[in-house]
Amino acid sequence: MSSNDAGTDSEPVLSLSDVEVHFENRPGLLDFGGETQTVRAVDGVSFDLEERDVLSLVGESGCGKTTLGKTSIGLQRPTGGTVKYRGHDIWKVRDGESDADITWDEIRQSLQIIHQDPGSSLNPNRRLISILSEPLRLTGADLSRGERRERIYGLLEHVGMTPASDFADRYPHELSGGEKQRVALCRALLMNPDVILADEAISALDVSLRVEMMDLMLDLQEEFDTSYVFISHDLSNARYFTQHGDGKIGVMYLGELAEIGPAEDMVNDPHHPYTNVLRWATPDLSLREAGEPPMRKIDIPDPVNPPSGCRFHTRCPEAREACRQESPPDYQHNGQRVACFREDDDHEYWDSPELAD
Ligand SMILES: Nc1ncnc2c1ncn2[C@@H]1O[C@H](COP(=O)(O)OP(=O)(O)OP(=O)(O)O)[C@@H](O)[C@H]1O
Repeated sequence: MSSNDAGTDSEPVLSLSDVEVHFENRPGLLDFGGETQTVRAVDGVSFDLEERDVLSLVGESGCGKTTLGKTSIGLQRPTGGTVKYRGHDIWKVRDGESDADITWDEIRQSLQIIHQDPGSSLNPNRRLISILSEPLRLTGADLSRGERRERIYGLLEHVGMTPASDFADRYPHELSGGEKQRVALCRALLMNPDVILADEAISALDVSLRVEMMDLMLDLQEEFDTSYVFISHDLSNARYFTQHGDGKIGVMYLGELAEIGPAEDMVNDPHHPYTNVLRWATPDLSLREAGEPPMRKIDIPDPVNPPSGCRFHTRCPEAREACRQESPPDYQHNGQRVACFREDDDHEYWDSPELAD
Protein backbone atom coordinates (compact mmCIF):
# COMPACT_ATOMS: atom_id res chain seq x y z
CA MET A 1 0.00 0.00 0.00
CA SER A 2 1.45 3.38 -0.91
CA SER A 3 2.27 5.59 2.04
CA ASN A 4 -0.01 8.44 1.00
CA ASP A 5 -3.03 6.26 0.38
CA ALA A 6 -2.98 3.99 3.39
CA GLY A 7 -6.47 4.49 4.80
CA THR A 8 -7.39 3.25 8.26
CA ASP A 9 -10.51 3.08 10.36
CA SER A 10 -9.18 5.89 12.54
CA GLU A 11 -9.33 8.28 9.57
CA PRO A 12 -12.41 10.47 9.12
CA VAL A 13 -15.08 8.82 7.00
CA LEU A 14 -14.73 11.72 4.57
CA SER A 15 -11.98 14.25 4.37
CA LEU A 16 -12.04 17.08 1.86
CA SER A 17 -8.94 19.15 1.41
CA ASP A 18 -8.82 22.38 -0.58
CA VAL A 19 -11.51 21.09 -2.94
CA GLU A 20 -12.27 23.08 -6.06
CA VAL A 21 -14.96 22.45 -8.69
CA HIS A 22 -14.87 24.70 -11.72
CA PHE A 23 -17.25 24.12 -14.62
CA GLU A 24 -16.25 25.18 -18.11
CA ASN A 25 -19.36 26.49 -19.85
CA ARG A 26 -18.70 26.47 -23.57
CA PRO A 27 -20.65 28.92 -25.77
CA GLY A 28 -23.75 27.48 -27.48
CA LEU A 29 -23.83 26.69 -31.21
CA LEU A 30 -25.55 29.97 -32.02
CA ASP A 31 -23.43 32.02 -29.67
CA PHE A 32 -20.92 33.25 -32.28
CA GLY A 33 -17.86 34.83 -30.76
CA GLY A 34 -18.88 33.71 -27.29
CA GLU A 35 -16.15 32.64 -24.92
CA THR A 36 -15.84 29.68 -22.62
CA GLN A 37 -16.78 30.77 -19.13
CA THR A 38 -15.50 29.22 -15.94
CA VAL A 39 -18.11 28.86 -13.21
CA ARG A 40 -16.30 28.69 -9.86
CA ALA A 41 -18.90 26.55 -8.13
CA VAL A 42 -16.64 25.42 -5.25
CA ASP A 43 -13.29 26.86 -4.20
CA GLY A 44 -10.80 25.90 -1.50
CA VAL A 45 -13.19 23.90 0.70
CA SER A 46 -11.83 21.64 3.45
CA PHE A 47 -13.67 19.67 6.13
CA ASP A 48 -13.73 16.27 7.83
CA LEU A 49 -16.81 14.16 8.44
CA GLU A 50 -16.46 11.65 11.26
CA GLU A 51 -18.36 8.48 12.04
CA ARG A 52 -22.02 9.20 12.89
CA ASP A 53 -21.44 12.88 12.18
CA VAL A 54 -23.58 15.60 10.60
CA LEU A 55 -22.49 18.43 8.35
CA SER A 56 -25.25 20.77 7.23
CA LEU A 57 -24.51 23.02 4.29
CA VAL A 58 -26.49 26.25 4.10
CA GLY A 59 -26.35 29.31 1.86
CA GLU A 60 -28.15 31.15 -0.91
CA SER A 61 -29.24 29.48 -4.13
CA GLY A 62 -26.27 28.90 -6.43
CA CYS A 63 -23.61 29.12 -3.69
CA GLY A 64 -22.39 25.59 -4.47
CA LYS A 65 -24.13 23.39 -1.86
CA THR A 66 -25.22 20.67 -4.28
CA THR A 67 -21.92 20.69 -6.16
CA LEU A 68 -19.98 20.35 -2.90
CA GLY A 69 -22.36 17.65 -1.63
CA LYS A 70 -22.02 15.63 -4.82
CA THR A 71 -18.25 16.07 -4.79
CA SER A 72 -18.15 14.77 -1.21
CA ILE A 73 -19.81 11.51 -2.19
CA GLY A 74 -17.95 10.94 -5.44
CA LEU A 75 -20.71 11.97 -7.85
CA GLN A 76 -18.74 14.97 -9.07
CA ARG A 77 -15.02 14.95 -9.82
CA PRO A 78 -13.24 17.95 -8.30
CA THR A 79 -11.01 20.04 -10.54
CA GLY A 80 -8.63 20.57 -7.61
CA GLY A 81 -7.91 19.28 -4.10
CA THR A 82 -8.63 15.82 -2.71
CA VAL A 83 -11.64 13.89 -1.44
CA LYS A 84 -10.70 10.98 0.81
CA TYR A 85 -12.86 8.16 2.07
CA ARG A 86 -11.32 6.62 5.20
CA GLY A 87 -7.98 7.98 4.08
CA HIS A 88 -8.18 6.79 0.46
CA ASP A 89 -8.20 9.34 -2.34
CA ILE A 90 -11.42 8.27 -4.01
CA TRP A 91 -10.46 9.50 -7.48
CA LYS A 92 -7.15 7.67 -7.37
CA VAL A 93 -9.11 4.53 -6.52
CA ARG A 94 -11.51 5.26 -9.35
CA ASP A 95 -8.67 5.84 -11.83
CA GLY A 96 -6.82 2.69 -10.78
CA GLU A 97 -3.93 4.77 -9.45
CA SER A 98 -4.25 3.52 -5.90
CA ASP A 99 -2.99 0.27 -4.46
CA ALA A 100 -5.45 0.53 -1.57
CA ASP A 101 -7.41 -2.64 -0.82
CA ILE A 102 -10.75 -0.97 -1.52
CA THR A 103 -12.66 -0.71 -4.77
CA TRP A 104 -14.55 2.17 -6.34
CA ASP A 105 -17.75 0.11 -6.08
CA GLU A 106 -17.27 -0.29 -2.35
CA ILE A 107 -16.72 3.44 -1.95
CA ARG A 108 -19.75 4.34 -4.07
CA GLN A 109 -21.87 1.92 -2.09
CA SER A 110 -20.77 3.57 1.15
CA LEU A 111 -21.75 7.03 -0.05
CA GLN A 112 -25.45 7.36 -0.85
CA ILE A 113 -27.82 10.19 -1.76
CA ILE A 114 -31.44 11.09 -1.22
CA HIS A 115 -32.88 13.88 -3.32
CA GLN A 116 -35.44 16.60 -2.85
CA ASP A 117 -37.84 14.79 -5.15
CA PRO A 118 -37.72 11.09 -4.23
CA GLY A 119 -40.44 10.37 -6.81
CA SER A 120 -37.98 10.94 -9.63
CA SER A 121 -35.51 8.41 -8.23
CA LEU A 122 -38.03 5.62 -7.53
CA ASN A 123 -38.86 3.48 -10.55
CA PRO A 124 -42.59 4.10 -11.18
CA ASN A 125 -43.09 0.63 -12.70
CA ARG A 126 -41.87 -1.35 -9.75
CA ARG A 127 -43.47 -2.23 -6.45
CA LEU A 128 -41.77 -1.16 -3.22
CA ILE A 129 -40.70 -4.68 -2.38
CA SER A 130 -38.84 -4.87 -5.68
CA ILE A 131 -37.35 -1.35 -5.32
CA LEU A 132 -36.08 -2.21 -1.84
CA SER A 133 -34.82 -5.69 -2.76
CA GLU A 134 -32.38 -4.19 -5.24
CA PRO A 135 -29.89 -2.72 -2.73
CA LEU A 136 -29.86 -6.01 -0.83
CA ARG A 137 -28.97 -7.82 -4.03
CA LEU A 138 -26.33 -5.21 -4.93
CA THR A 139 -24.63 -5.39 -1.56
CA GLY A 140 -24.33 -9.13 -2.08
CA ALA A 141 -26.13 -9.86 1.17
CA ASP A 142 -26.54 -13.62 1.20
CA LEU A 143 -30.21 -13.62 2.04
CA SER A 144 -33.03 -15.89 0.96
CA ARG A 145 -36.14 -14.35 -0.56
CA GLY A 146 -37.93 -14.75 2.78
CA GLU A 147 -35.10 -13.14 4.72
CA ARG A 148 -34.99 -10.21 2.28
CA ARG A 149 -38.70 -9.69 2.70
CA GLU A 150 -38.37 -9.83 6.48
CA ARG A 151 -35.56 -7.26 6.47
CA ILE A 152 -37.52 -4.90 4.21
CA TYR A 153 -40.73 -5.27 6.19
CA GLY A 154 -38.80 -4.58 9.38
CA LEU A 155 -37.35 -1.38 7.97
CA LEU A 156 -40.67 -0.18 6.51
CA GLU A 157 -42.31 -0.65 9.92
CA HIS A 158 -39.38 1.10 11.54
CA VAL A 159 -39.98 4.18 9.39
CA GLY A 160 -43.66 4.16 10.31
CA MET A 161 -45.09 2.50 7.20
CA THR A 162 -47.21 -0.04 9.03
CA PRO A 163 -48.37 -2.65 8.46
CA ALA A 164 -45.52 -3.17 5.98
CA SER A 165 -47.54 -5.76 4.06
CA ASP A 166 -49.95 -2.95 3.11
CA PHE A 167 -47.13 -0.95 1.57
CA ALA A 168 -44.79 -3.55 0.10
CA ASP A 169 -46.87 -4.20 -3.01
CA ARG A 170 -47.66 -0.59 -3.77
CA TYR A 171 -46.18 1.44 -6.61
CA PRO A 172 -44.48 4.77 -5.86
CA HIS A 173 -47.44 6.78 -7.23
CA GLU A 174 -49.61 5.19 -4.54
CA LEU A 175 -47.56 6.90 -1.82
CA SER A 176 -47.66 10.40 -0.33
CA GLY A 177 -44.59 12.66 -0.65
CA GLY A 178 -43.53 11.87 2.92
CA GLU A 179 -43.89 8.13 2.34
CA LYS A 180 -41.85 8.33 -0.85
CA GLN A 181 -39.07 10.11 1.03
CA ARG A 182 -39.14 7.37 3.68
CA VAL A 183 -38.80 4.72 1.01
CA ALA A 184 -35.86 6.63 -0.52
CA LEU A 185 -34.26 6.72 2.94
CA CYS A 186 -34.87 2.97 3.42
CA ARG A 187 -33.35 2.24 0.04
CA ALA A 188 -30.25 4.30 0.83
CA LEU A 189 -29.89 2.65 4.27
CA LEU A 190 -30.19 -0.86 2.84
CA MET A 191 -26.90 -0.19 1.02
CA ASN A 192 -25.34 0.02 4.51
CA PRO A 193 -23.79 3.40 3.75
CA ASP A 194 -21.33 5.33 5.89
CA VAL A 195 -22.61 8.64 4.54
CA ILE A 196 -25.93 9.80 3.15
CA LEU A 197 -26.09 13.08 1.24
CA ALA A 198 -29.56 14.46 1.92
CA ASP A 199 -29.92 17.19 -0.72
CA GLU A 200 -32.88 19.36 0.28
CA ALA A 201 -34.46 16.03 1.24
CA ILE A 202 -37.11 17.59 3.47
CA SER A 203 -37.77 20.80 1.53
CA ALA A 204 -40.63 19.42 -0.53
CA LEU A 205 -42.45 17.99 2.49
CA ASP A 206 -45.24 19.75 4.35
CA VAL A 207 -43.83 21.82 7.19
CA SER A 208 -45.54 19.51 9.69
CA LEU A 209 -43.67 16.49 8.29
CA ARG A 210 -40.23 18.02 8.16
CA VAL A 211 -39.35 17.59 11.83
CA GLU A 212 -40.75 14.06 11.74
CA MET A 213 -38.51 13.18 8.78
CA MET A 214 -35.45 14.76 10.41
CA ASP A 215 -36.14 12.85 13.64
CA LEU A 216 -36.43 9.64 11.66
CA MET A 217 -33.13 10.25 9.89
CA LEU A 218 -31.41 10.93 13.22
CA ASP A 219 -32.99 7.91 14.84
CA LEU A 220 -31.71 5.68 12.03
CA GLN A 221 -28.31 7.37 12.19
CA GLU A 222 -27.73 5.73 15.58
CA GLU A 223 -28.88 2.36 14.40
CA PHE A 224 -27.07 2.26 11.06
CA ASP A 225 -23.95 4.22 12.10
CA THR A 226 -24.53 6.68 9.30
CA SER A 227 -23.20 10.21 8.84
CA TYR A 228 -25.14 12.84 6.95
CA VAL A 229 -24.24 15.70 4.68
CA PHE A 230 -27.49 17.64 4.96
CA ILE A 231 -28.16 20.38 2.43
CA SER A 232 -30.75 22.99 3.22
CA HIS A 233 -31.47 26.54 2.20
CA ASP A 234 -33.22 26.95 5.57
CA LEU A 235 -31.02 27.71 8.55
CA SER A 236 -33.68 26.74 11.08
CA ASN A 237 -33.98 23.21 9.64
CA ALA A 238 -30.20 22.94 9.47
CA ARG A 239 -30.01 24.07 13.08
CA TYR A 240 -32.50 21.43 14.23
CA PHE A 241 -30.85 18.61 12.32
CA THR A 242 -27.31 19.60 13.23
CA GLN A 243 -28.01 20.23 16.88
CA HIS A 244 -29.77 16.88 17.35
CA GLY A 245 -27.11 15.10 15.28
CA ASP A 246 -24.33 16.80 17.26
CA GLY A 247 -22.62 18.03 14.10
CA LYS A 248 -21.62 21.23 12.39
CA ILE A 249 -23.20 23.81 10.12
CA GLY A 250 -21.12 25.00 7.17
CA VAL A 251 -22.15 28.35 5.70
CA MET A 252 -21.28 28.68 2.03
CA TYR A 253 -20.91 31.87 0.08
CA LEU A 254 -20.09 31.92 -3.64
CA GLY A 255 -18.41 28.51 -3.58
CA GLU A 256 -16.44 29.02 -0.36
CA LEU A 257 -17.00 27.99 3.24
CA ALA A 258 -17.38 31.29 5.06
CA GLU A 259 -17.84 29.75 8.50
CA ILE A 260 -18.28 26.30 9.99
CA GLY A 261 -19.09 25.33 13.55
CA PRO A 262 -21.53 23.75 16.03
CA ALA A 263 -25.19 24.64 15.40
CA GLU A 264 -25.87 26.69 18.52
CA ASP A 265 -22.65 28.71 18.20
CA MET A 266 -23.42 29.46 14.56
CA VAL A 267 -26.94 30.65 15.37
CA ASN A 268 -26.29 32.46 18.66
CA ASP A 269 -22.78 33.73 18.12
CA PRO A 270 -22.05 33.97 14.39
CA HIS A 271 -18.62 35.36 13.63
CA HIS A 272 -18.78 35.77 9.87
CA PRO A 273 -20.92 38.74 8.77
CA TYR A 274 -22.57 36.50 6.16
CA THR A 275 -23.67 33.95 8.78
CA ASN A 276 -25.30 36.91 10.49
CA VAL A 277 -27.16 37.72 7.26
CA LEU A 278 -28.49 34.17 6.99
CA ARG A 279 -29.58 34.31 10.59
CA TRP A 280 -31.36 37.61 9.97
CA ALA A 281 -33.06 36.14 6.89
CA THR A 282 -34.47 33.15 8.78
CA PRO A 283 -37.65 34.32 10.50
CA ASP A 284 -38.17 30.96 12.26
CA LEU A 285 -35.16 31.63 14.43
CA SER A 286 -37.05 34.56 16.02
CA LEU A 287 -33.82 36.52 16.05
CA ARG A 288 -34.70 39.05 13.42
CA GLU A 289 -34.17 42.57 14.59
CA ALA A 290 -36.18 45.35 13.07
CA GLY A 291 -34.72 47.36 10.23
CA GLU A 292 -32.57 46.74 7.24
CA PRO A 293 -30.76 43.48 6.49
CA PRO A 294 -27.15 43.48 7.74
CA MET A 295 -25.91 43.77 4.18
CA ARG A 296 -24.91 46.60 1.85
CA LYS A 297 -26.36 45.16 -1.35
CA ILE A 298 -28.95 42.53 -2.07
CA ASP A 299 -27.80 41.18 -5.43
CA ILE A 300 -25.54 38.16 -5.50
CA PRO A 301 -22.36 38.40 -7.57
CA ASP A 302 -21.75 36.00 -10.44
CA PRO A 303 -19.69 32.85 -9.70
CA VAL A 304 -18.17 33.27 -13.19
CA ASN A 305 -16.54 36.47 -12.03
CA PRO A 306 -16.47 36.48 -8.22
CA PRO A 307 -15.28 39.59 -6.37
CA SER A 308 -11.58 39.88 -5.55
CA GLY A 309 -10.30 39.30 -2.02
CA CYS A 310 -13.08 38.20 0.32
CA ARG A 311 -15.93 37.23 -2.01
CA PHE A 312 -18.48 38.72 0.40
CA HIS A 313 -16.85 42.15 0.47
CA THR A 314 -19.24 43.71 -2.06
CA ARG A 315 -22.18 43.10 0.28
CA CYS A 316 -20.53 43.01 3.69
CA PRO A 317 -21.42 45.84 6.09
CA GLU A 318 -18.03 45.44 7.78
CA ALA A 319 -15.94 45.44 4.59
CA ARG A 320 -12.78 47.52 4.42
CA GLU A 321 -10.15 48.06 1.76
CA ALA A 322 -8.13 45.05 3.00
CA CYS A 323 -11.10 42.76 2.20
CA ARG A 324 -11.03 43.86 -1.43
CA GLN A 325 -7.32 43.18 -1.75
CA GLU A 326 -6.81 39.87 -0.03
CA SER A 327 -8.71 36.67 0.58
CA PRO A 328 -8.97 35.92 4.31
CA PRO A 329 -7.49 32.70 5.66
CA ASP A 330 -9.42 30.50 8.10
CA TYR A 331 -9.27 31.59 11.74
CA GLN A 332 -10.23 29.30 14.60
CA HIS A 333 -12.56 30.75 17.22
CA ASN A 334 -13.38 28.08 19.81
CA GLY A 335 -15.29 25.46 17.82
CA GLN A 336 -15.89 27.75 14.85
CA ARG A 337 -13.69 28.25 11.80
CA VAL A 338 -14.18 31.66 10.25
CA ALA A 339 -12.83 33.16 7.02
CA CYS A 340 -12.86 36.82 8.08
CA PHE A 341 -10.04 39.24 8.96
CA ARG A 342 -12.07 40.52 11.89
CA GLU A 343 -10.96 37.44 13.81
CA ASP A 344 -7.38 38.73 13.81
CA ASP A 345 -6.98 41.67 16.22
CA ASP A 346 -3.64 42.60 14.67
CA HIS A 347 -4.64 42.44 11.01
CA GLU A 348 -4.12 45.50 8.84
CA TYR A 349 -7.87 45.29 8.17
CA TRP A 350 -8.43 47.40 11.29
CA ASP A 351 -6.32 50.26 9.89
CA SER A 352 -7.66 50.14 6.35
CA PRO A 353 -10.46 52.47 5.20
CA GLU A 354 -14.08 51.32 5.15
CA LEU A 355 -15.46 50.54 1.71
CA ALA A 356 -18.02 52.97 0.34
CA ASP A 357 -21.08 51.62 -1.49
N1 LIG B 1 -22.97 20.99 -14.46
C1 LIG B 1 -22.81 22.30 -14.34
N2 LIG B 1 -22.29 23.04 -15.34
C2 LIG B 1 -22.10 24.37 -15.23
N3 LIG B 1 -22.41 25.07 -14.12
C3 LIG B 1 -22.93 24.41 -13.09
C4 LIG B 1 -23.18 23.00 -13.14
N4 LIG B 1 -23.71 22.60 -11.93
C5 LIG B 1 -23.82 23.72 -11.19
N5 LIG B 1 -23.36 24.81 -11.88
C6 LIG B 1 -23.27 26.20 -11.38
O1 LIG B 1 -22.48 26.15 -10.21
C7 LIG B 1 -22.98 27.07 -9.24
C8 LIG B 1 -23.33 26.32 -7.97
O2 LIG B 1 -24.48 25.49 -8.21
P1 LIG B 1 -25.11 24.53 -7.11
O3 LIG B 1 -26.29 23.84 -7.73
O4 LIG B 1 -24.04 23.68 -6.55
O5 LIG B 1 -25.59 25.57 -6.00
P2 LIG B 1 -26.66 25.36 -4.84
O6 LIG B 1 -26.17 26.18 -3.70
O7 LIG B 1 -26.88 23.91 -4.60
O8 LIG B 1 -27.96 26.02 -5.45
P3 LIG B 1 -29.51 25.69 -5.18
O9 LIG B 1 -29.75 25.97 -3.72
O10 LIG B 1 -30.23 26.63 -6.08
O11 LIG B 1 -29.69 24.24 -5.53
C9 LIG B 1 -24.18 27.75 -9.88
O12 LIG B 1 -23.72 28.97 -10.46
C10 LIG B 1 -24.61 26.78 -10.95
O13 LIG B 1 -25.23 27.45 -12.02
